[in-house]
Amino acid sequence: MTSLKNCPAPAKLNLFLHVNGRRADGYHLLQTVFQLIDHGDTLHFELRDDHQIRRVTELPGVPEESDLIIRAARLLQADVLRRTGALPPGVNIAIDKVLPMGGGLGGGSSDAATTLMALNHLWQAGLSKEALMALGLPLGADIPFFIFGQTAFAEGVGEAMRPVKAPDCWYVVIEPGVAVPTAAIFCSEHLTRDTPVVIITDFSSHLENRIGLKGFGKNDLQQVATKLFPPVAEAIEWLGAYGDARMTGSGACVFSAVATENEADAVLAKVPAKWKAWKAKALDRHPIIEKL
Ligand SMILES: C[C@@](CO)(OP(=O)(O)O)[C@H](O)COP(=O)(O)OP(=O)(O)OC[C@H]1O[C@@H](n2ccc(N)nc2=O)[C@H](O)[C@@H]1O
Ligand SMILES: Nc1ncnc2c1ncn2[C@@H]1O[C@H](COP(=O)(O)OP(=O)(O)O)[C@@H](O)[C@H]1O
Repeated sequence: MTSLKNCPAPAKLNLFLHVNGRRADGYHLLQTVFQLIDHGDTLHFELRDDHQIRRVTELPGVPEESDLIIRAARLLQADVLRRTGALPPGVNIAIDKVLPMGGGLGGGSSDAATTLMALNHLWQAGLSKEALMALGLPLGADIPFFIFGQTAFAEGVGEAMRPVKAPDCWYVVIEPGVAVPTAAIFCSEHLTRDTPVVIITDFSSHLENRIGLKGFGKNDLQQVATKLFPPVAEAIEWLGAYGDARMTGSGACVFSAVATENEADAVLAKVPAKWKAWKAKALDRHPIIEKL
């Protein structure tokens, strides 16, 4: 096999996100549900005759060298070299970028995770899922989740994950048109870091009954982000008229769950023209699994 086309890099929504504390190294201890949705970027991989790793699509604001896709590919290339003593073939990577940057949808992390999974396959590198997750973690806290590949409850800094069956529903997502830098939210002096840890005993049924449409928990990053970025607050207020509306991750995107696609269409029809908005279906599993 010399190419892998149309590899999905789906977005995630944080159905709730609790900040429970801070580690000595400054990283925050979280509890969250990562919900996979059927909306995202698409990547295409084509092997080269040399050993170069190249991005063949322009991504405004992200130079090739700092792109998480390229950095992920280089990490895997170095790992293969270390283990086998030989460099794998080079690769051209094209991307259809759909997800907004700094949107809290995990776009960059999902692109990197798809790159690691696709190249592990194309290069026949043989890394286990756990090894790929560990390789990706230093590049971004959300990367292990996308490689884990299932809607999941996560704890710690996001590395301890258990699959969860979230409600089979649709989401309306609004892009408020601002990019929120994750680090600025986490280092705010106004961030609360003391939400009590939720102890889950009956895992399979407990969460299914409590998250999703009923809006379990809250997003502790939302208060800080809405103060710094008023368009996020405005979008939450507008969408709040149709259900429980909240921010995903560190923002900026805002979502609300609805039971059916028709309900999603009805809300979308009313979204003010100044915002980009779309619908997405809840997914249990990463769609790349069917391709590899
Ligand atoms: C908040 C979350 C929730 O899903 O998502 P996003 O909104 O960014 O998608 C993630 O935990 C973010 O993941 P990611 O965007 O990959 O963040 P990273 O690049 O790893 O970290 C950016 C910065 O955020 C802070 N950070 C991140 C994660 C964490 N648990 N504690 C932190 O304090 C650190 O200052 C770090 O330098
Ligand atoms: N392939 C990529 N796609 C998106 N962002 C990238 C990529 N590579 C590097 N980045 C950088 O990562 C930052 C965070 O992007 P992203 O993951 O989309 O946001 P978020 O973590 O809020 O969902 C961007 O502002 C950009 O500078």
